[in-house]
Amino acid sequence: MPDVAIEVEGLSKSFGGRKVVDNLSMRVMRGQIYGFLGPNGSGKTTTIRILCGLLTPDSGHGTCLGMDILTQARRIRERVGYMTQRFSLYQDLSVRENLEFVARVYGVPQPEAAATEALKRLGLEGRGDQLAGALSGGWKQRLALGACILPGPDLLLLDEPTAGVDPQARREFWGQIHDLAAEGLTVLVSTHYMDEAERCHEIAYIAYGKVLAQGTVQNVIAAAGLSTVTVDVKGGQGHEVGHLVTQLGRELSAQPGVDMVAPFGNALHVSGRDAAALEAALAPFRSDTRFVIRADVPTLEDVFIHLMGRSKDEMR
Ligand SMILES: Nc1ncnc2c1ncn2[C@@H]1O[C@H](COP(=O)(O)OP(=O)(O)OP(=O)(O)O)[C@@H](O)[C@H]1O
Repeated sequence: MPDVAIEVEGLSKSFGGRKVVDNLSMRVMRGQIYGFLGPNGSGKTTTIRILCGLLTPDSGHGTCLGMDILTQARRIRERVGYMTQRFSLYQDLSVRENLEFVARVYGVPQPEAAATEALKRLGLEGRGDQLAGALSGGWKQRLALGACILPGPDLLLLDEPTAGVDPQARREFWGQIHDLAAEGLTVLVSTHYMDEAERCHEIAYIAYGKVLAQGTVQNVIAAAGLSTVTVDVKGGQGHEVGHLVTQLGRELSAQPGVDMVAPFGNALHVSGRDAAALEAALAPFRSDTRFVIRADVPTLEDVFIHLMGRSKDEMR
């Protein structure tokens, strides 16, 4: 098994003359959890489908699990577990029946024993007889993951696996993903949740089909070169403070040097790429006792919103 699980270069794909994946290159090491982030419609699903040989790119080349994505698509698919955005198991079969069915379709030896093993591994033992359709969102995702890993793949492609799932179920799901990665499984996962991005070994931020940032979370934050301050708004009661927050946000947004303003309760996160220009914009407010301005570290969310704004400007 090669140490590099995915290595692709210059992938492009258009639909109806519109480029949805644009010169995309990436590399994922075996046993890594690699996160795909980016706005809706930015080409994440299309890229995932190219990687597992379900779609052919218009240009570009590369390997997945050491096999050529252009010529060995069928063999790649045999080694990949793909969890799509839609629940694709049978709602009117029980949890156990679904797992046994998947085991049979994939030719897993002793399907019944394999299903029992999967139930155990996923903490689904007590739910074997329950209809899949009656499971809550979190349990459905767990079952879908179980079905994906049952044939023993080397790579998991998870397309927004936890969308709409509550925080505790998401946390448990991520615990399982980490356990699987520790066993040597490579995981490529798309998500819109920042906390999940932070749980990946590496991430790629994709917008309009292009990779705008790639690397560890720390690298991505540092590479954005953002300066961020938090302005705590004091004084006044209830909605008065809220009004002041909104007003200050508007004034700051209009200043050169301020790229982004976001309210968090009675505070504002203010970011910009030019630290001196950002400070110049804030200077007039420093003497106002209603505002406490302190340097802060940019969050991944600050960085993503900033990248999204920039890519929108570039598209205009
Ligand atoms: N088979 C297809 N035919 C035509 N257009 C398509 C096809 N598949 C995807 N698209 C379009 O390509 C664009 C990228 O879609 P894709 O599903 O890859 O984005 P995404 O980043 O996964 O989005 P989301 O976060 O919403 O899942 C979208 O505008 C989508 O409508």
